[in-house]
Amino acid sequence: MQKPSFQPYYVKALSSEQAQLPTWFPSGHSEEFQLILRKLFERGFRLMRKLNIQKGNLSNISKNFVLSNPQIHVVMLRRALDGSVIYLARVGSQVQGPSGFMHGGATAALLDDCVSSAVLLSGPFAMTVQLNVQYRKPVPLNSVVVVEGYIDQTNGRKTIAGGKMYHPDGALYAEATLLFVKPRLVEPKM
Ligand SMILES: CCCCCCCC/C=C\CCCCCCCC(=O)SCCNC(=O)CCNC(=O)[C@H](O)C(C)(C)COP(=O)(O)OP(=O)(O)OC[C@H]1O[C@@H](n2cnc3c(N)ncnc32)[C@H](O)[C@@H]1OP(=O)(O)O
Repeated sequence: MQKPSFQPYYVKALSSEQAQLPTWFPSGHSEEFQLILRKLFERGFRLMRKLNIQKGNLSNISKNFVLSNPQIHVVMLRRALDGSVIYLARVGSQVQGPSGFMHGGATAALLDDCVSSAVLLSGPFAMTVQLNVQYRKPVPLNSVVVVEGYIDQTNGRKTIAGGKMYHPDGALYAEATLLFVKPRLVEPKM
């Protein structure tokens, strides 16, 4: 069997330590892949403990509704290769929409957040003005999801970006296209 090649990612929100993920991430694979994800999660939580970051006080880093949410544990990674951002997230039992499944608004928020991180980390401040989510499969509560956010193109103040949410085995839960706009500079009144 051919071994996958590896590319460094960075655990951005938590530390500048490097983590390892395959370059073909996250493309529907194998026990080996799931093992990597599990190790990565353990590492993320170890780091959080080491830095004394519990979900309750993650707001010290960011008051962001997704990243500080006690029901959504996020390990955030940024791919060195192209600046795309990966969130490894565990969704708790109280993010319920349909019985047993994640609320679609929470799915949208998680996608928006991950893609926004990719946009914010790659350039000037911009805000989401459009978010279009295609829901492909219901996301079970108490499960782990992999979210990927990437930039498609930037044209002046506008950036078109995309996001995908996967089961760790690669099955697609949801995908989104987003438009970001860099706010016009408001001149102070004299
Ligand atoms: C910096 C450091 C970062 C560090 C990062 C650390 C790691 C990351 C950590 C944590 C990540 C957290 C990430 C969370 C973030 C989540 C994202 C959100 O939830 S954002 C909240 C929801 N969005 C809003 O509230 C926007 C509301 N809208 C506005 O305020 C305005 O629309 C604004 C300021 C964005 C633009 O207004 P104007 O007045 O500056 O610009 P105008 O002239 O109206 O539009 C410019 C161009 O854009 C088009 N445009 C505007 N809105 C559009 C729309 N909805 N659809 C299509 N086109 C639109 C217009 O047609 C125009 O295009 P033409 O230049 O004429 O070609």
